[in-house]
Amino acid sequence: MKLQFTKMQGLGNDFMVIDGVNQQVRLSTSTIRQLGDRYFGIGFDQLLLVEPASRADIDFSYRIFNNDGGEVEQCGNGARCFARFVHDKGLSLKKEIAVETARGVIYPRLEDDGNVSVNMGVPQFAPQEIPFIADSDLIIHPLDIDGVSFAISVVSMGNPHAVQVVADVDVAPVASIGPKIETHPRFPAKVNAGFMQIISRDEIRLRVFERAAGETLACGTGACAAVVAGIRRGLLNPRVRVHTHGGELTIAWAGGSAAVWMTGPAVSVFDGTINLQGEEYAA
Ligand SMILES: N[C@@H](CCC[C@H](N)C(=O)O)C(=O)O
Repeated sequence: MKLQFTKMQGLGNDFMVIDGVNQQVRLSTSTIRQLGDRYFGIGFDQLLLVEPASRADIDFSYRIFNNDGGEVEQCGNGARCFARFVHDKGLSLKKEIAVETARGVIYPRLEDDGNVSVNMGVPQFAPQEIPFIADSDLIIHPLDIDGVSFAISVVSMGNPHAVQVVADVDVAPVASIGPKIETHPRFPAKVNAGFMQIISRDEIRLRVFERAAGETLACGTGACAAVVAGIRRGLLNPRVRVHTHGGELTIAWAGGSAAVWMTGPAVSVFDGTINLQGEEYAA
């Protein structure tokens, strides 16, 4: 059976996007892992599956898989690519759509300048929402790694994030400490580890060691989580430019129960077709 897909990227965070509205798609964990392999497959950080919504007031359902085959709750750069995909492929003529994810509804909007803005929902901080093992709901938690205490803020943007402030992201221990935070026993579902350098109250630099995917060129939910953490710590203004290795995002949050807004690019790279065998199919 043949499966059509589009390769997309948002700030270099790259995706295999599949239309599951017009194709019947069933992919096993091991097939997703194989497709995600940059040498033996197509190569991507996440696979995004567009499916019909389960309710009349929602336009689509959005499923996200890391390149290890595991399904996750949310993906910010993917949300912008999702909106660009459904529009460019004629699945929706709307400029603003409602999309259900594993953890709530998000609202992407195509802007006239080509960017996509997304209402990413309200951030959560309670330890059980992350999930994070802690006695109390603090803005900064000490996290012990090999006898060294790291000051982290925990944020759920649907998916879990641990954010720390560093002096210089270029020399931050992303590769060595990132995996230790990701798999720390106080994060039962693992976590995305963000390293944020504050440039000014309106501008940060950010690197994220993503859960399962490793360090990516950018992480949209990581950018939302970092800005929210910085605002809660009193370090940032409500609207912040986030510089990543893959480019720039704007994140806005008014605090409290306000939703986080993310604005940035979403780009199609190429369309392709693959053959699937056995139990996997697209029809
Ligand atoms: N790249 C994404 C986040 C993808 C999921 C993440 N690795 C997780 O496991 O939660 C983004 O742009 O937000």
